[in-house]
Amino acid sequence: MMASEFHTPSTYDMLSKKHSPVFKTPMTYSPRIVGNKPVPSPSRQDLWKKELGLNDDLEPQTDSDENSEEDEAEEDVNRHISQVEVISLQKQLEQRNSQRDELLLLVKSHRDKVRQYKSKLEREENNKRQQLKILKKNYDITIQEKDNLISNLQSLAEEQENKILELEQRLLGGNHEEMKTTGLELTSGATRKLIEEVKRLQNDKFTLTSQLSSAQTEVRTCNEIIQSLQVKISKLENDNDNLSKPDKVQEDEVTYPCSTDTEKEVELLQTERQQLLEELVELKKARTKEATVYKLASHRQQQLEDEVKRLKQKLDDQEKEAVEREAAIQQKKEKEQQVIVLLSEKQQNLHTICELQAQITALQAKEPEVITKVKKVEVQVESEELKTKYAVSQEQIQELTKINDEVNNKLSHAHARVLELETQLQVAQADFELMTSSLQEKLNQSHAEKEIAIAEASKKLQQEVDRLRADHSTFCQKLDTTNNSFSQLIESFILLQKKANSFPHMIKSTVSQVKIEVCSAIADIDTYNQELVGKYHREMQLRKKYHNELVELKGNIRVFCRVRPKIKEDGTGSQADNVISFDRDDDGLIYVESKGRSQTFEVDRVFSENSTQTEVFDEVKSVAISCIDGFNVCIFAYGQTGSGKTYTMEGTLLDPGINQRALQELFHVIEERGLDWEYTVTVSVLEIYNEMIRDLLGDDISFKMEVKMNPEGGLYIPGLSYVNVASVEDVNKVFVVGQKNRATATTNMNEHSSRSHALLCVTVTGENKTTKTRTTGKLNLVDLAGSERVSKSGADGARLKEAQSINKSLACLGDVIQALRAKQSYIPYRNSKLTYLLQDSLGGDSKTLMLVQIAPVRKNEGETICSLNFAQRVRNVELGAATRKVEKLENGDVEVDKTPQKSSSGPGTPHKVAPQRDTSCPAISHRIASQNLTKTPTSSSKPSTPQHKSTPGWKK
Ligand SMILES: Nc1ncnc2c1ncn2[C@@H]1O[C@H](COP(=O)(O)OP(=O)(O)OP(=O)(O)O)[C@@H](O)[C@H]1O
Repeated sequence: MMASEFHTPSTYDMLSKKHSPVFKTPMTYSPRIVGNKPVPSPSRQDLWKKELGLNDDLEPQTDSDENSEEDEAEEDVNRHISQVEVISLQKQLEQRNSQRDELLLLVKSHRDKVRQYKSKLEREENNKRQQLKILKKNYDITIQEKDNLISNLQSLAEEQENKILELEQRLLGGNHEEMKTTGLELTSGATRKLIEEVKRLQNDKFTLTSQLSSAQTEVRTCNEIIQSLQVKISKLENDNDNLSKPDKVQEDEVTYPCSTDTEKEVELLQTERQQLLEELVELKKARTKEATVYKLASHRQQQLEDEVKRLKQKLDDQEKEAVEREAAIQQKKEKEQQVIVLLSEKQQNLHTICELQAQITALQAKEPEVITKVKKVEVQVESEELKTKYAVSQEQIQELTKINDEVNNKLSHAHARVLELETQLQVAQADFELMTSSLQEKLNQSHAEKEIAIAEASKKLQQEVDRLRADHSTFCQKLDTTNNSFSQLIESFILLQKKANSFPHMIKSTVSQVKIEVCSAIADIDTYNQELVGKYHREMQLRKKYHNELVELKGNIRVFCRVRPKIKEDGTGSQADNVISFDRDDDGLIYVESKGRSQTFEVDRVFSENSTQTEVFDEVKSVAISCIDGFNVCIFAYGQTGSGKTYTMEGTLLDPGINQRALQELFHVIEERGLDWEYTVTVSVLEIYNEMIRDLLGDDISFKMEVKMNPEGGLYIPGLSYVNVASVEDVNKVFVVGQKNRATATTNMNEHSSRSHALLCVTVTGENKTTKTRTTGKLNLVDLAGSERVSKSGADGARLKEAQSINKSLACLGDVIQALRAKQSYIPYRNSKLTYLLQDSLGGDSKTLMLVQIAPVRKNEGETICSLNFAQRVRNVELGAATRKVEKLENGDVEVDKTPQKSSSGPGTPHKVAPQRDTSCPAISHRIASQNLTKTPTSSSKPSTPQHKSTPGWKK
């Protein structure tokens, strides 16, 4: 869009052709005319020279002279001006150059603007032209429509006029007289109305025509405006063309302008721009004017169309009315015709009568003539001839008489007929008069009826109007009241809406407030609950503590229950459903769901399936460790096969059970007790199978051991091996030996273990160097055989014997417990090897803890309930307070401490020393086993260090 666009070859060539002979140098601007010859503008150099006073001659010269003169001037300048002046001139030149550049830029920008304006103008013009075209088209269409309408209206009006004229002619024409005679003249009112209507129509037509002419004038004005606009547009177009030409010239010239030329050009362009702007404004004004005119014209057109529609409607109505009236007139005319026909008939009758009367009078006139003729004939009869003539005449007379008679007859007839006709006429006249009068009467009557009807109708209408008015007023009143109530309703509705809008916020705030309140209440309740729960737990702990103390005081057997988790042997289906549940707050309660109801059992502590070996041992620990203080302790696991007895007592390699943990703890406490105490720990491992006691650390497993009563008191098993152990490792080795011996004695270890009672007997002897006292305590850890009812197993042979043995020993255990509960004087310990062996631990002065193991699934539900029932019974057994066995080493007295004992006293616990009485573990004959374990003949002997390491498990 640069200058190149304007350098179209044709224009450029044309211009260059035009200017080339005149302007040799490109420094020149538009040609100036000097006389007839165009001369160049003074160059910038000339101007400088003039300014500096170097060259006064600015007159144009020929091309050949110019160069030489310039050279001379240059030489003069070089001669006259100093170096400083040259520099200043150069500076000025530079300034001028920069100014020129700026001006050039300005000119370019102006030119761009001009181009933009031009394009804008062109666009505007195009738009305008199109709009004008559309306008013209619309006007043409409108005018056409109007013309059509007007012609239609004119034809309609003419038609109407003709009709009216016709009607007028008919009304005022030939029948007028007859109508007058018949008395059936049309009422002048209708005619008047018609005439008035016609007049009104004519007036309408006149107004319409005047409106049409005014519309036409408007259209003409519009056309004139359009024409003037078109003229303007063409003028503008011309201007545009004119403008575009000098632009191009300027562009060509401006390539190398001098400063003065540029300024001029700028000025010129600015004026052009100003002009263009003004024209643009004018055009805009004209457009707005056009738009207003168009609006007015369209408005007027609309008005006219409405008017035409209205008039058309009116004409239609009038046409209908005219048709109706014509029909009425036609009817009346028909009636007139009938009357006229009647009258003509009567006139004919009258005519005939008149004719007859004339004939009669003529005949009457002929009568004397005939008589004279007859007289003459009578006179002439005397002659023969006359006589014949007379006879002829006579005959003629006779004939004439006959004729006369006939005529007379006819006359009389005619008279009669005349009379008759006269009467008929009279009758007809009378009838006519009667009819006329009756018609008149009827007409009057109908008029009167019409008047009455109109009056009634108007009355009714009036009444109706009144009623309607009344209705309207009541309706208005109602409307007012309704409006009032409606506005009230709206007000209340708005209020309600506001309320409804605020309702969610209200609800929100209320809800949040309530929430806060509820939250705070809940928090309060929560804290209160927490406090309560805390209190409850504290109370529970206290209760437990007191209970434990009471249990210890009473010497009750403590009962724990442990539920094993589900294992794959439990299977699937309903039989594998869980039937065990626990109390959230009381860890001594357990619920078993059986036969649709839940049975509650209370024990000292319940361990769920999630309880760990550590948790279990933590509870057992205090009792187990008390052996270190000289107590006899018995911990035995009771429960059906597979309920987890072995797991609890022995545990696994990675997670050991009570046995190993108890011994670990023992060694830990012994270590803690320091140098004051010297302890000896010996262990013996045995089993009771089929009512036979086997020493699992002995050389001969099959050797039947017997429980004997020591004459000094207490029980002992002659020949039972005791191994001294000093560490957990030693214990593990002992377990391994026991395990090994047990496994060699049986074919199926698992089955065997279920059917035998495994016992780990730990004897702890401690000597206090300071107090010179010795304590001896015994810890029996028993893993009983499976407690399931034997009858169910359906066993026979060896199995039956096994079952019977287990049954017997467990039944004996039950009996002993029963006897102890009943505080019987005789306790049947000796009925089984188990009870006999555990006599020390099940009664009297020992601490007993039973761990009831149960399975959680439905299929074991019966056995579970049996085990828990047994546990309940055991729990109520009072053994009496446990006692410590303390010996005074100096005099060998044994003191039995009867004071209530708490759990293991821990390191450094002071021990009461009493005179010694040997109630420690029975004297056991010892045999050195082949497993490199040191077997001690007495409990006091130091245990040797076991030689081989083994896993802790020894039962399985
Ligand atoms: N608390 C427990 N956690 C994980 N597994 C257990 C638990 N109690 C028992 N078991 C698993 O249950 C199965 C049976 O346990 P266990 O052999 O100890 O029963 P038992 O009563 O000693 O049987 P038996 O009378 O035949 O000797 C074992 O596989 C054991 O690992």
